[in-house]
Amino acid sequence: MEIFKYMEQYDYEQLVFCQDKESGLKAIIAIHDTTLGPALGGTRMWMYESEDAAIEDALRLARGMTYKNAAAGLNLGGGKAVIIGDPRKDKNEAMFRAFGRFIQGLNGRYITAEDVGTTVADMDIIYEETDYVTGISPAFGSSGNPSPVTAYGVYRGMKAAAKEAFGSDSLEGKVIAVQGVGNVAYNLCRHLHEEGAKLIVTDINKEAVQRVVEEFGAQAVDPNDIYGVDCDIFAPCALGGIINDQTIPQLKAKVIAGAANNQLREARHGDIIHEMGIVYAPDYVINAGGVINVADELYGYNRERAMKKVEQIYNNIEKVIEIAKRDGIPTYQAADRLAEERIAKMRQSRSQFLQNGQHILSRRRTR
Ligand SMILES: NC(=O)C1=CN([C@@H]2O[C@H](COP(=O)(O)OP(=O)(O)OC[C@H]3O[C@@H](n4cnc5c(N)ncnc54)[C@H](O)[C@@H]3O)[C@@H](O)[C@H]2O)C=CC1
Ligand SMILES: CC(C)CC(=O)C(=O)O
Repeated sequence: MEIFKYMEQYDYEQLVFCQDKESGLKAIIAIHDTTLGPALGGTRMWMYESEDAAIEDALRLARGMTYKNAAAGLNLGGGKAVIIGDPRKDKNEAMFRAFGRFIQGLNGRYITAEDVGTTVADMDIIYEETDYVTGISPAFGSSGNPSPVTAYGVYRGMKAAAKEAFGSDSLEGKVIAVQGVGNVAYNLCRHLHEEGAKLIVTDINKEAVQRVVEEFGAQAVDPNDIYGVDCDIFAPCALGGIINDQTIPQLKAKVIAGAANNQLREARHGDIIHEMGIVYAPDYVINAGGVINVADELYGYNRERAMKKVEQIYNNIEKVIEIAKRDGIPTYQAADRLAEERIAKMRQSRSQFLQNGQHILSRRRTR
């Protein structure tokens, strides 16, 4: 991978490699854009097939966070970290403490939180070494696990997308295919079940599937069969890149609305589903609930205030659909336009600030 070429192409600010032999830490922190403020985004722990795959994931996810934070109206830039390893076997306290020290070394340019493979307990360890971590335990006066809040935001955004596709935002009786029923999607399934939706689910983890089958009466299918099931809404809630040349021809859904980051393998796949008449709720707009929730910690966490903002994901999806219709473009482009316009506006007035975003951090609780 030609790293500088890639960074230049998408205008990345910084890529940091962190290594600690004792604990086995191999981590990459990618900072995409800090125009709006310090870069906030979670840390993913994953067994990557290669170092290039880990770098690419960190970079793609970091850029997604720039757009997510901007579109959600947060005064935060975009960044993300990945730790290379198996979250079930390779974690240890020293690893997360070492990682925390690397984050501290960035002096607030990057603030972390949970993502796939990391937990509140991991964030609590990082907090031993740095203040630049969110999603830590409620015992510290913080917001805890962001996943249920992300799920609520996805639920709200899905309703807005359903209104566009079906003329009503009610999900009662709708058949919803959910790919991946982990932390976010388990909670999403609960909301959908409570509203009377019928669930078809899949996961490579059989226990996770069993739980939603038992608790919410979901029907289970094999992972490869989820794309082609007869359904109204497809909710990708596992990993990225699953809207692609192989899966698109199988899709029967009228709406795609799920939690996964980077759902479109390439931008052109967003054009194809648009031409097919599918209402696509752009991933980084619909799944912003978690980051909205953890970002509130920077002001002294207030759940009511955070949840009010998460509710707004419904309106944000409506706004994106409106821009798409107005400008005759697919929704993924409309979302980019919304985010880019906000960043461009702030870039113009940036000369008025001395320390980019530091004002936010100075409001943070003191230990
Ligand atoms: N946790 C959060 O607050 C947020 C999560 N996201 C994104 O949402 C997605 C899900 O996140 P979490 O629920 O936290 O992760 P998770 O790891 O708890 O759940 C993901 C689930 O997907 C399953 N899975 C993986 N590959 C699969 C495949 N090929 N087919 C079927 N199932 C598969 C896993 O076994 C797991 O149960 C990720 O893309 C994450 O980046 C986005 C915003 C916030
Ligand atoms: C999980 C969140 C707290 C932040 C994040 O990394 C995301 O939204 O993808």
